[in-house]
Amino acid sequence: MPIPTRLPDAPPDPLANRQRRRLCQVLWLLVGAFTLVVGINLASGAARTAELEGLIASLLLVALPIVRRHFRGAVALTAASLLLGLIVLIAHNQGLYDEAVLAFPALLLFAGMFGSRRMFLGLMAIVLAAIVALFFLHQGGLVVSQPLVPMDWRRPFVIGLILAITGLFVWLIVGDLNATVRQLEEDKEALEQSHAQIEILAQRDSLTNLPNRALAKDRLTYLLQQARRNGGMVAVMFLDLDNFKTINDSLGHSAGDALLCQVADTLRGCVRESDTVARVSGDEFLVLLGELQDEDAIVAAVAKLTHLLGQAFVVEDVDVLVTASLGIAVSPRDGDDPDTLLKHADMAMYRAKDAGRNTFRFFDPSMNESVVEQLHLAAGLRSALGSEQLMLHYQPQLELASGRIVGAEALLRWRHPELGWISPARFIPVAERSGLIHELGAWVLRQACMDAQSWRELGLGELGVAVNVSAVQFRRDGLERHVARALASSGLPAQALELELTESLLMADASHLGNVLQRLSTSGVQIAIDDFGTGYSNLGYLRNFAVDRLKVDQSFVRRMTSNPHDEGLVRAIIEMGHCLGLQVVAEGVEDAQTLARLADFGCERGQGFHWSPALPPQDFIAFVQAHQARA
Ligand SMILES: Nc1nc2c(ncn2[C@@H]2O[C@H](COP(=O)(O)O[C@H]3[C@@H](O)[C@H](n4cnc5c(=O)[nH]c(N)nc54)O[C@@H]3COP(=O)(O)O)[C@@H](O)[C@H]2O)c(=O)[nH]1
Repeated sequence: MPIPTRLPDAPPDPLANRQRRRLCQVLWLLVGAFTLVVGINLASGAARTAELEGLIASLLLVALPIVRRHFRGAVALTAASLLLGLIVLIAHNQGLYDEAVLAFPALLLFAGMFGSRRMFLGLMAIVLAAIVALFFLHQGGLVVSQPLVPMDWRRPFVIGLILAITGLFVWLIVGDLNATVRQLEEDKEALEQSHAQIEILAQRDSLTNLPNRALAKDRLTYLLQQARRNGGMVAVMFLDLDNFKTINDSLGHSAGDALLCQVADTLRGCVRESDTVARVSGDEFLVLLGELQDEDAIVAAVAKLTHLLGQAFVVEDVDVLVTASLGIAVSPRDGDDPDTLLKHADMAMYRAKDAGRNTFRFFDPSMNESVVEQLHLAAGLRSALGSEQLMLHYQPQLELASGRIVGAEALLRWRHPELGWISPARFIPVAERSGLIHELGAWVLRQACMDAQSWRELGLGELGVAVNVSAVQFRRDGLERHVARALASSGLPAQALELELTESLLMADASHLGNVLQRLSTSGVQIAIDDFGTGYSNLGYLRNFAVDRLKVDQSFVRRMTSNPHDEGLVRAIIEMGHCLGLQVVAEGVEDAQTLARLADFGCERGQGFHWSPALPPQDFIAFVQAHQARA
């Protein structure tokens, strides 16, 4: 495409188009006016004047067709024709007595409307110079200027015509100015509307229309200022839905969105107008309560919230049960600025999650210290991975009827170079929170399968190995892959591997878990429910999942000989397990009396200090060999 050597005079915008249209109108008007005065002058015998006026009208006609392409050229031609024409007309007729002098202001208006500032000032200077020149020409007798006496009818007509054209120019300018102002106002309104829209987008969550984190923070700042003035407390609640990912994965994202909207409505319905419910990310909500007199009011609000959330939501015709973990920080006790309160509520929420979900926790200052400790532990754990600091110990599991060792539970041990032995009860939650559990869990699976296969190769018999699997490992895809790799690389038969899951996991991740367990079970891997009796004990879930064994929680087993209630509970669990076709393993067997009671109740397996604590691999092998030698 050829590059244009000359840019068009007028920019192609609506304002420029309007200017062009206006100039054409003005030119036609002037041509019309000059034609009229040409006719009048011809009729009254002023042929010379008519000729001059005709010349001006012709020049104006020349300017008309070039308006579109050469706007500035057309303006310049018009202004020059009018200026020269008027000066000659004035000089030729009555000099400064001539009515055509009145047309100078109209000419200046024309230049102001269409020309540049330079053109306007130039014309002004020329007009003033022409007036001065005409005066001196008259004084010097070079031009004879005499007022026409008596006055005839042409004079008021021409003056009227000039004033009418000048008035029309003013009217057009004012009209254009008003139109521009109106346009500016419309633009301003549109701009304000888009600002408001942008503000809404910047402060609201687009799915639920709840305030987002930024607006929630502003509102919290306001509530805190109010509380400082009037007294009272402000509660910041961090609420995280426990099983949202499962719902999203199983019912689809549109169902997940619908559920979030329903949860948002429910939360909004729980609080007062002056309180705030905000959505801060996927399944995380903030509830801000102001003007509270005591903590009882907060507890009452939490109770109301959890009660309403506990009712089934209907999403795409499916009843969905929702639970939430809540962390609460209260001002001024837990902080008096938004950032601190939000951080503390967040920490408390994680504590609620650690405590098994579907519960709430108030912030307490020890959480702050433990966060620092946890950061240290996470850093240490990261460097411990792949080193000899981490190892597996094995606690024997026995068949109660025969007294045979049938396998072992693999329990992870960490010997920190400075802190010494650290309990898995302390570092597993840290690994879960930091995401290290995936790497750690995969290593445990590999190592446990390798060790169990080596027992077979040593001739210890077909011992099984039980591995603890965290709920966090289940939530991320990949567990099945890790299991398959561990079995394939060790050569251990799938039937010899047992995965231990906690009971609360069954509640939280129902449908996703059901599918994974079914596939693992089909491959031959055994599934046991750990710490049974401490969770929700929903029998329906047990029936639906591919589970092989229940492990009765050691807290009941340890107390069963001293507490009839615990004994009754252990017995009931064993009977219930049998009704469901499951084997039962008792953990925490510490004495012969407990063992005898368990055997009476028909419990299949047991493990505990009565036989042995968890042992390092070599000690475990020695223990099994000694046990088998005794048998
Ligand atoms: N996700 C993973 N969790 C793991 C792994 N390894 C361990 N853990 C979990 O850590 C928790 C604490 O375990 P630990 O300190 O090893 O305690 C175990 C036993 O030593 C203890 N036990 C066994 N017998 C007795 C007994 O007779 N009395 C008594 N007081 N304690 C006893 O119980 C723990 C076994 O618990 P459980 O897993 O519930 O069978 C614990 O929750 C481990 O699960 C890991 O690799 N991954």
